[in-house]
Amino acid sequence: MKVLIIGNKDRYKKYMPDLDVVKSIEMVFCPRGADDEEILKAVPDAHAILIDPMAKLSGHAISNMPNLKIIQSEGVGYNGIDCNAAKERNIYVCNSKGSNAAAVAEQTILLMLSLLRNLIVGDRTEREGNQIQMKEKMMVEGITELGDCKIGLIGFGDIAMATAKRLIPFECQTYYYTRTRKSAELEKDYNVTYMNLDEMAKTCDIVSIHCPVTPETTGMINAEFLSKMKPTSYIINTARGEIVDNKALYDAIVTEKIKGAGLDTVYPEPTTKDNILLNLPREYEDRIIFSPHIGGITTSYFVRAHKKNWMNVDAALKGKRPDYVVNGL
Ligand SMILES: NC(=O)C1=CN([C@@H]2O[C@H](COP(=O)(O)OP(=O)(O)OC[C@H]3O[C@@H](n4cnc5c(N)ncnc54)[C@H](OP(=O)(O)O)[C@@H]3O)[C@@H](O)[C@H]2O)C=CC1
Ligand SMILES: O=C(O)C(=O)CO
Repeated sequence: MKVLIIGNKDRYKKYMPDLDVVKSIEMVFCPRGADDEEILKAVPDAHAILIDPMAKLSGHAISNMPNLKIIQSEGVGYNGIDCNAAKERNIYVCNSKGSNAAAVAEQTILLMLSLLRNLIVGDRTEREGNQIQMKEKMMVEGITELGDCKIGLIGFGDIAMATAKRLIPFECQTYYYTRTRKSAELEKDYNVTYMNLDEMAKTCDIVSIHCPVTPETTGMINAEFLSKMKPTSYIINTARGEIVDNKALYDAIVTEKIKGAGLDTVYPEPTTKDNILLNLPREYEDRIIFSPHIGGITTSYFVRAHKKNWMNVDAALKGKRPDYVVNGL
């Protein structure tokens, strides 16, 4: 049996679980940016694929791998995989549901606090010896505690739930929006209130995105949404860059319709220097805090996810149904 791994070889080697399946199969590695030709040349007879959540796998590649049984995303996202092509050929596409929820929730709260406390600018001005000027400026402008904020979560799956749970001790008012409302009991447990998107834009101090990128959510945070937000408010995106319209966010910041943003994910990825969001005018550039899509990638996540993912591959190779099938099979 052969497994194609589209992702970083060192990482896979480092987090290889102690399971029989990894000792009994042949592994072939391709980098995350590999195209169809490279993939098909490397291992056309692969029985399983383990794939970085940001990597692409086309219908053409899938259709030309006759032995394929399972495509396992290393993480939660699977938007680069042609799920329909896999479904047509009865190939499972699975994700690693929940594996990085705690990690992304921590990153989300880190971005919230960093924006509210102007963390990056504070560090810089301290190093420059300008403490008093910075402190006076911040005191005049006002510093908001997280506990005084209304937080709006778009999506309420594993990551948003982990975030809501961690927000409880901060004593914020937390709201959520999904297409399907949760039960009253669950809302009580997570201390959240259901709110539609329009109300969320108008009333929340921080709107944090936790839904997948789909045709419906692409560009969901657009000029219309941002125009309803308060001038003191922030957007956090740890989901996928495509959900936010870059130009609309740029405009909203420079026209002071919103205060700023915390972005772990930016479209296109990897970010390049010419991205409009990296080119705000000097006086606005500190309004965005970036992190390099590291929200989900803690050591605990890798240990947890790789074990789960290899067990899934093992199940599919043995003809059993794997967990967390996402392509409707
Ligand atoms: N930064 C990082 O490192 C990471 C980023 N991610 C990203 O975060 C996303 C969320 O992850 P996770 O919480 O684990 O996923 P889940 O599948 O657990 O939750 C997704 C949530 O999004 C909601 N949703 C789907 N479509 C819409 C819509 N059109 N409008 C509003 N809500 C919607 C779903 O509810 P309903 O269907 O009822 O609407 C559900 O509550 C992933 O898809 C991935 O892109 C994930 C892991 C790491
Ligand atoms: O799990 C995911 O979808 C990620 O983006 C991890 O980086």
